[in-house]
Amino acid sequence: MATSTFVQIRRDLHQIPEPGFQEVKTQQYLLRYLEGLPQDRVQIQTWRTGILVRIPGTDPKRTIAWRTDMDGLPIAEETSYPFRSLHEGFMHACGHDMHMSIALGLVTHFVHHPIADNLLFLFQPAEEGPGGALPMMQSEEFALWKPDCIFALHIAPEYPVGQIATKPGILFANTSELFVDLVGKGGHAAFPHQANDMVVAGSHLLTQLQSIVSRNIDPLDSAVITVGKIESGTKQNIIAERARLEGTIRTFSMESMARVKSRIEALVKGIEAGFACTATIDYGCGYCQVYNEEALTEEFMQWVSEECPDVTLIHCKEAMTGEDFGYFLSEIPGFLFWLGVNTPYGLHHSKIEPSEDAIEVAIHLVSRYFTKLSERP
Ligand SMILES: CC(=O)N[C@@H](CCC[C@H](N)C(=O)O)C(=O)O
Repeated sequence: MATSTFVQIRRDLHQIPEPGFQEVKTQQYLLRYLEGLPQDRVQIQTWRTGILVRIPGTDPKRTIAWRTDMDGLPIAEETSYPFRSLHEGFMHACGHDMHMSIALGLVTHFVHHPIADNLLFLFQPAEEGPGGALPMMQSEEFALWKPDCIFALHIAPEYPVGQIATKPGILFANTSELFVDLVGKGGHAAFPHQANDMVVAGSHLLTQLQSIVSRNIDPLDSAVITVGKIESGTKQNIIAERARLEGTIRTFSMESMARVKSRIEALVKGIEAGFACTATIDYGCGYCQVYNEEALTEEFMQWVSEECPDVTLIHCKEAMTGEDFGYFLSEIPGFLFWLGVNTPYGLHHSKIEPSEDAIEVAIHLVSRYFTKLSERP
């Protein structure tokens, strides 16, 4: 079967994953495609490595926005694809290549099928960090075309193609990155009494961090502390002078986020005292929760159940994922939904191969939904 335009676009984008705010080739690729569309139908602004595309409506009452993220992850790809990443050590392992091709599919649809309302498409950099949504929202470019409602999707490996999932209210957690640097005294492996070993100090801290969720957080609330990376030492017979722990914190309430951070600070102080080292904590970037506006989400869910026989809707639970799309939703009504892509490997896995059939499902569903929204008085 011939590869559709948007599947081919997804494959092209898959080959050029770039980290946040360095999506230079990605931006060029997207611009090249957008410049090939009838230019009397689209208005384009760039913002850093992102793009804003406006399609003026025929009789606008509002501006409806769709947002896609753009960045890749520092993961060495292990898929079976013939179109694997050309950027060694980087991969689109969170579906942003799928998200971008769906967004271009929607732009293309509406360029050829105008609706009454204005449409705004946001190609937003740096979702994986340090976060492009908030600065994009604060930009002059965004202020010029500020939307009245905003929507997005995220691929979901666990659902089959043709299924989507969402819920009103909180969908994704509040997040904060976590970086802890410990500095002690290095030395010879045979003379530990003359050194302060940061491999041991870092290991103690890692173990102690595990007690925060189980001992300090209300069991009826939820929190996650994941340390995804530890760096320490240079050789097996050298005592390490430094250790660095890198992680992320997830909570549903801001009270729990504050509690987790204060417990981390107390434990790190204890490590400083106990291991005669100095420590610094950096919380990197943090995102606010993704909160789906209730009325719009309920109405969408009802519409999908009643009028989209080709799509199965799941009323899902909230997840500990983070998304800076939450910032848009903190000011503009809208929602995010999961799009089933049927792959045994999860998000951020080096072997994830989302089903490309989901691209067409999403374009078809969202174009119908926006057309329906636009018919509202
Ligand atoms: C959808 C998704 O996977 N998002 C990321 C967002 C990460 C934000 C930040 N770098 C952090 O780690 O806190 C996620 O990991 O949930």
